[in-house]
Formats: sequence, structure tokens, C-alpha cells
Amino acid sequence: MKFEVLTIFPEIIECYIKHGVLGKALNKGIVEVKVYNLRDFTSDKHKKVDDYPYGGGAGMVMQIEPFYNAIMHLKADEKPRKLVLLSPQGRKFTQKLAQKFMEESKAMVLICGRYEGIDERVKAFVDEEVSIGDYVLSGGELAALVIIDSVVRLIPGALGDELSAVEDSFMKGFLDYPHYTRPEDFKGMKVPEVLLSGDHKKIALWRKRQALKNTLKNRPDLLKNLSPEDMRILKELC
Ligand SMILES: Nc1cc(-c2cccs2)n[nH]1
Repeated sequence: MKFEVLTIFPEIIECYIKHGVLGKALNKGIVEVKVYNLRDFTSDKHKKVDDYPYGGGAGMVMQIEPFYNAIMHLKADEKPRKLVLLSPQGRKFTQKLAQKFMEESKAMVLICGRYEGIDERVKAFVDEEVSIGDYVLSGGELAALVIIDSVVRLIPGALGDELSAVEDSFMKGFLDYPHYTRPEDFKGMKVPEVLLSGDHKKIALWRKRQALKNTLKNRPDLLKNLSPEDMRILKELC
């Protein structure tokens, strides 16, 4: 899978992708990330990327020309790619959308705006507008990293041999179960006995109950389309 990121702060992307799961996936060649500085696609000596808004108002608006030039540069190889604009106005990014992107796209262009927004005409050249949440960031770079990280984790082989339990739970519609590791007793705070029992059936049931309990408490909106077994467990909790 290939990600191409358009930004005026390439360092933000380049620094993050060197670490952790992303770093390993890059080294394994499972994923490629190319970052393009929009300033390299300007035509003035000051590499200007923004200007005052037509109609007045606070702040600056990013101009269409650098985005257009960068997109045309990428499209010159005529390879298929999904162009995604990050913005608070976009469709909500979820684990299911991450799965869809991983399954359907060989290459994604992540377009990062800054300031008070970007010229609306840029949207004529994108496939999707995506929001990672109902809050405003200073720029699209963090949102782009969220998408890269969550999509790469889903690529077969990216996580090595460890199970991606967290992704599984979100895909099934509830939050993750609690995790513990050594020591068994930390200042009197003990690991739940069931996890020391070696009884995998009991452990699996305990984890499911805890996951449903957490979901009921913090994200009841996720609790739909439960299996009859999960519904039975949930009813016991109520
Ligand atoms: N979900 C989300 C995206 C954004 C921004 C994208 C570009 C500038 S601000 N804020 N919140």
C-alpha cells in the first residue's frame, strides 16, 4: 500500500512514520509513504500557499494552485489512487472505513490543509473528504497520520504475529477488554484471578463481559447488531 501526503509540514509526517508498527511496516516494504511539500508546487519566489479570504473574515485560506499542481504531478503516472481531503466537515473516519480503505485502495493521497481552511475548488479534485472526529485541529497532518496508522495496522503481516485484538473488538462493535501484565500485585492492586486461572474459556467469557461493560458505560452507541450470545451477556450486566 502506498500513501502520498500533501502538506506544508512534511517533517510532521516523516518524523512519526519512522517509529513503531509504521516503521516496521516501512522496513518490511509492506507500506510506502511519500511526503510532498506543497511549497514545492508554488510558482512565486516566496513559495506562497495562502491568501486573504474573498468576502472577508479572519485568518488565511490556502490557495488552490499548489494543491492542483501537486495532484496533477501525482496523476502523471496514471496509476489509480484514492484522493482524500482531511477536514472537520468530512465523513466520519471509523475502523470500518479504515478496513474499507485497506481493502479497496492500493494507493491513497492524503491532502492536508492548514489555517482556516483551503480553497473550496480543491474538492473538485478529491474523491473523499474525511474527518477523524468532531473537533478542529490546526492542520490535517495529525488526521493523515491517524488514517495511515489505523489502515497500516490492518494490512496482513503489518503487526507481525501478535493478534490485533483491539481492531477485532472495534470491528465487532464494542470496545476492548482490560489488559494486565506482570507484576501480579502492584502496591495491593491485584490482577483479576480469572486471568491467572489458565481456563481459556473462562478468560474469554470474562474478557467479553468486561468489553461489553466498558462499551455500555462509555460508548453505548456502538452496541448494535450484537449476537444473541453477546446480547445475553449484556442483559446480565444491566
Ligand atoms: N477531524 C478534523 C480534521 C481537521 C483538520 C483538517 C485540516 C485542518 S483542520 N480538524 N478536525
